[in-house]
Amino acid sequence: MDTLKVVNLKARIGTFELGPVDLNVGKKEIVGLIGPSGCGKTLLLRTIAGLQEPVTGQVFIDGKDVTYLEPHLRGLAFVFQDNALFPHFDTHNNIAFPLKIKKDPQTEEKVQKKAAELDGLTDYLDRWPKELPAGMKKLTAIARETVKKFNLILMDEPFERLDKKIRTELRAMIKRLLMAIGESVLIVLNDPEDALAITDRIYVMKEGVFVQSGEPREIYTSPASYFVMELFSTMGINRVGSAVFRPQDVEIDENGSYVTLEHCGPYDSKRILCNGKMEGQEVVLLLPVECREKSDVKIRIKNSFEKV
Ligand SMILES: Nc1ncnc2c1ncn2[C@@H]1O[C@H](COP(=O)(O)OP(=O)(O)OP(=O)(O)O)[C@@H](O)[C@H]1O
Repeated sequence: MDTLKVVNLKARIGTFELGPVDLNVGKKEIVGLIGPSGCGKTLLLRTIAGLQEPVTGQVFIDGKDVTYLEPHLRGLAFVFQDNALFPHFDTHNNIAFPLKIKKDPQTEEKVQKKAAELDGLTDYLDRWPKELPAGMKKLTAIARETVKKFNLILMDEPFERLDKKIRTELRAMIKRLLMAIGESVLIVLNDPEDALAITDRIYVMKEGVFVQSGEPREIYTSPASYFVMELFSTMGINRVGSAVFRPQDVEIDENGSYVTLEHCGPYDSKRILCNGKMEGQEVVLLLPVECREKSDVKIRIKNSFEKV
């Protein structure tokens, strides 16, 4: 049985309409929601959590219809984009909060155990939220939500507004953490690299509906539309004639199109990233490392879309 099942769900906020969407998260699966800013990801998460009433459709958690159940009865751990920490509580009391409400006699042990699980959080238990580095704020929010009993983690864009170095560290930390917790996760992400690093499966959203879903690697290599390709173009996009394609969408082919190479730099152990010219247009291509000494190559474009 799926941990989360969303059926034909529609919701509305202001003039924005979400859905209809269908979605599922399996047991212990990490599922990503990815799409540009304003496409409705947060609204979908809030509707699943019961913080927004749907127009139509149903939400099932562990097989139970929770569509009209109060948020705190749904068994969810919801990590908000801004963490929503209590500013007047230190880290310890933020984490302890859900246990204290329930007068849990093991509050102290559970807080200590949870902090120890989360890389280095134990050293910050007496700090106020405003004194915490960005990564520790996020870990405190995750600790507070997962210290209680829950069935599903909902996480809204954990890496937003973080600089590159903290982002990379936090990404590895959150992936380890989610795998260690071993529960089902639905996570909103804006960056395809985060989706590739963290998730088992993703849904790509555009203007309130899903336009593609599947394993992130499969979507990255075979986007179904120009929109998805652009979203997953971490190295930019080439425009030649009427074709639009990414640097990684080419392969060497003796019967292919002629490209002069101007400058190549390392990408990974097998590939190099080259600047070149094709039909008079500047292009960037990801090529096999053997092309390093060449001044020209012939290539075939594997995936391309018409210019829009
Ligand atoms: N309180 C509100 N009143 C009116 N419209 C709203 C409100 N909150 C959000 N919206 C609109 O609803 C749409 C969906 O917003 P939502 O926050 O779900 O998008 P998102 O994909 O999560 O974006 P982001 O990645 O920037 O967080 C947006 O167009 C937004 O402008």
